[in-house]
Amino acid sequence: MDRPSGAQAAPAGPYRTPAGGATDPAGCRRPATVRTAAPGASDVARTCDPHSQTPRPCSGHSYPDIKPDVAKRHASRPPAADLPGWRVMCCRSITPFTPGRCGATSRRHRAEENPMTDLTPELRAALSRAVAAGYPFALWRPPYGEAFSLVVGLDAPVEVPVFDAIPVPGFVMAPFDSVDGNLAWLIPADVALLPGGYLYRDGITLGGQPVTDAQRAFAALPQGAPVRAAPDALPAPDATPRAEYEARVARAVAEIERGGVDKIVLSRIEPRDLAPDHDLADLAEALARVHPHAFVSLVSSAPTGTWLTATPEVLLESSAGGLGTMALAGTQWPEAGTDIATLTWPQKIVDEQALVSEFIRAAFIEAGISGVSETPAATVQAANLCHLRSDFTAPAADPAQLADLLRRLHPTSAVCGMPKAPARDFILAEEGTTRGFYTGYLGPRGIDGCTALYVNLRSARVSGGRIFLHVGGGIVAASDPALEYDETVAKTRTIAMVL
Ligand SMILES: C=C(O[C@@H]1C=C(C(=O)O)C=C[C@H]1O)C(=O)O
Repeated sequence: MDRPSGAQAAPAGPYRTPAGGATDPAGCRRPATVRTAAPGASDVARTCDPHSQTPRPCSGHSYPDIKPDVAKRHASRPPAADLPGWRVMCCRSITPFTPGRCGATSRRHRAEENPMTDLTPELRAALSRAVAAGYPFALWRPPYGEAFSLVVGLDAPVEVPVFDAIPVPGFVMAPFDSVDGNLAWLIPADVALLPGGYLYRDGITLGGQPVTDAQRAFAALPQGAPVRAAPDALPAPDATPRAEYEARVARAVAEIERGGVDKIVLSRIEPRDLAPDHDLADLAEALARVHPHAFVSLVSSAPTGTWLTATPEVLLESSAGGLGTMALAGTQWPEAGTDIATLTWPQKIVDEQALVSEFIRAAFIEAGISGVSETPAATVQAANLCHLRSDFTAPAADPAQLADLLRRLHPTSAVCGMPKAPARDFILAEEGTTRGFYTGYLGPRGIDGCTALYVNLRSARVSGGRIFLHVGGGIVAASDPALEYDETVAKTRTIAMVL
């Protein structure tokens, strides 16, 4: 059950707190001994102005200590400040995330024209034409962008390398567990309705005029019916009961205590019924309205199924302006209206987020990408939740380097665990293949000069009248099973609040 909104002492997160834990001004329970004096990610987050747009070098910043056993295991990886050519930034506004020019079109739109917070009648018509004809489609709204875009594929989706020498523009979606992290299903942008108007694909370019009969015929397709997902052929999973999830968390903690793995991200599924008169376009629009920070999408194709997403997590953005990713970890769910600058984080969460940053640093180094800038971790808000986040940006890279980086990043330790291989094995043993595309990635590829891949979380699969909410969280040695379950309940609200 959701925590009642009037509750006084909300847990800071799913971590065991020592006796004597206090309640901070946000109503979040925290350990009595939260480190505030030591230089660490949370301290920097508190002393920086989160709204400053200007990057400035950070003097004297160092990373928080990590657990001695973890430090030993990863001793070969130097801290960011010691890496040659690595810049540790301070006080860059980390919301919104704008490493290159991804999303620039719709953000520009907001500045120059009246805000378009809703789906336009033109988009609704195009979407219902795609649904009526059974075409695969992807509808999305970038974070802080106010305009939706739509691509419709006129043929069946194909599996392609995302970063490739000859990138067909479209929308890609990859599952959590894949043989090659650079492989994803592509819905080609055969017909695209972007903030600037209709475009039609001719090979790898998009032009203003239809070039095929199918593109010409698109405008004449019937429209007007509500957007619904036909029941798909995937199994309809049962809800994961609290006791079962808590037992799973306890097994993960035992596995971590045995050694060999530091963090395992577990998840569960919560099925619900959609209203008989639902319209998925309305749900996507409502998600975009209530979650301006999020990448909101509605994607439907035979190999992926139909997914509604409102994710705060960038996996990899790339454009001629540069590339970027983020380390997002740690979750609190403070009372509505809480000033997030007042939130404090237990050392365990600071450590957990530092592990994700360490994983990303290693991925950049192993992919041979240099000139990376990194921000210290800062508190960011994602719907009813708060996370710790560091941003990583780098100069533009070639497709081979990007493919290499994507293979190393996906799935990140934020959604799989660390080290990756034993964490993944544990997840597959406990959850089977029920994740599907949850904690995979999705996003526009080669649209307006940009590929923007997001982690598919705060998401749900829709099949007929049923919606399956997927929610999870990172388990570390100090995790408390009951609070871990509560965290997943808080995470269901991102999508559930519009149902
Ligand atoms: C796994 C999820 O979220 C991830 C796990 C987090 C955590 O462990 O605190 C925080 C953000 C995400 O990277 C989810 O939302 O389902």
